[in-house]
Amino acid sequence: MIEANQLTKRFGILTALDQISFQIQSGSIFGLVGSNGAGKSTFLRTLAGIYQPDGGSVTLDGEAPFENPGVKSRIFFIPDYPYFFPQASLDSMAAFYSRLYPTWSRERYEACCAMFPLDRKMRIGNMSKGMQRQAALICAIAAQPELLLMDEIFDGLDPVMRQLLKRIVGSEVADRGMTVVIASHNLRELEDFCDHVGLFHKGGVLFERELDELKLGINKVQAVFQPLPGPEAFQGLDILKTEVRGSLVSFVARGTKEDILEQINALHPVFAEVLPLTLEEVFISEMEVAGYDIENILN
Ligand SMILES: Nc1ncnc2c1ncn2[C@@H]1O[C@H](COP(=O)(O)OP(=O)(O)OP(=O)(O)O)[C@@H](O)[C@H]1O
Repeated sequence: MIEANQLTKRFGILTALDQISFQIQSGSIFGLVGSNGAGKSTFLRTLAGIYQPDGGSVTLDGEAPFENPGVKSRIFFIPDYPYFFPQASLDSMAAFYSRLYPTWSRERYEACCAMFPLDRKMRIGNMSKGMQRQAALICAIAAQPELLLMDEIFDGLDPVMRQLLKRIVGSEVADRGMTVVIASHNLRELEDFCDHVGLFHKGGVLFERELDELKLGINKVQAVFQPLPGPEAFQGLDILKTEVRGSLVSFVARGTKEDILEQINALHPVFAEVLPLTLEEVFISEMEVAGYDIENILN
């Protein structure tokens, strides 16, 4: 389990992580979302053992990663700009990582090389941004870490490669119980990949929740009434946002699809449908309720 406890990281007078506390269960795929400068990369770098916390702690199974080679050999970090040695090819980076990670698998390396269309002898520095990310991912999978950290990995990968990444990483999670923490602005990519998400904002974690719980517990309703009932008819529903246009009522409400439909149908609408929200819509609703200016948080 990963546990952040009052974790604080400062750069001079700037507090990049401000006493954050939350947990990530082993074997989960946890998405970090939030605006530019929210602290996502700083959290990943601190968890990877690159930065030393200025206060509080972050631990993997109770052990702090900073200056701890034992813990670091269980973690693989793919930063937003993956680092490779100058002149290195994929094969020479693989040779380097095979010495660093006791869990390195030559077999997994060969299998991954066969899946990605990369020239393993080519200088990585001459590869495109997306190809460099593929090279980093191949090394990460072959290292067979307990914890894989990825910063904006979808950025620069084409749609086919994004799906391949999700499939390979997903099977590592299913087969070996690997834990994944991924920072991304791309809520659509996270939506069908993560099981938990945490929203970072100005160095804090606004909330973290299971994705299913988050998505199933909130729904969008469209209903046509003739005549339109008064507001008191909807009082039994936990409505977050309403819009009325003529006889069409649209609202976002907390609750299961079945419960909401039952209550709406009792009002005898001409037509009613309940639709699930996208992850982006869920965040927007939750944040508006919490009184935050969502446009400035997610963009
Ligand atoms: N090495 C550093 N030195 C000084 N300030 C830093 C350093 N790294 C990050 N910061 C600052 O810490 C804050 C958090 O940055 P961080 O990179 O963690 O945000 P982020 O959520 O990953 O943003 P983005 O979505 O833009 O990648 C920012 O204000 C940033 O300028």
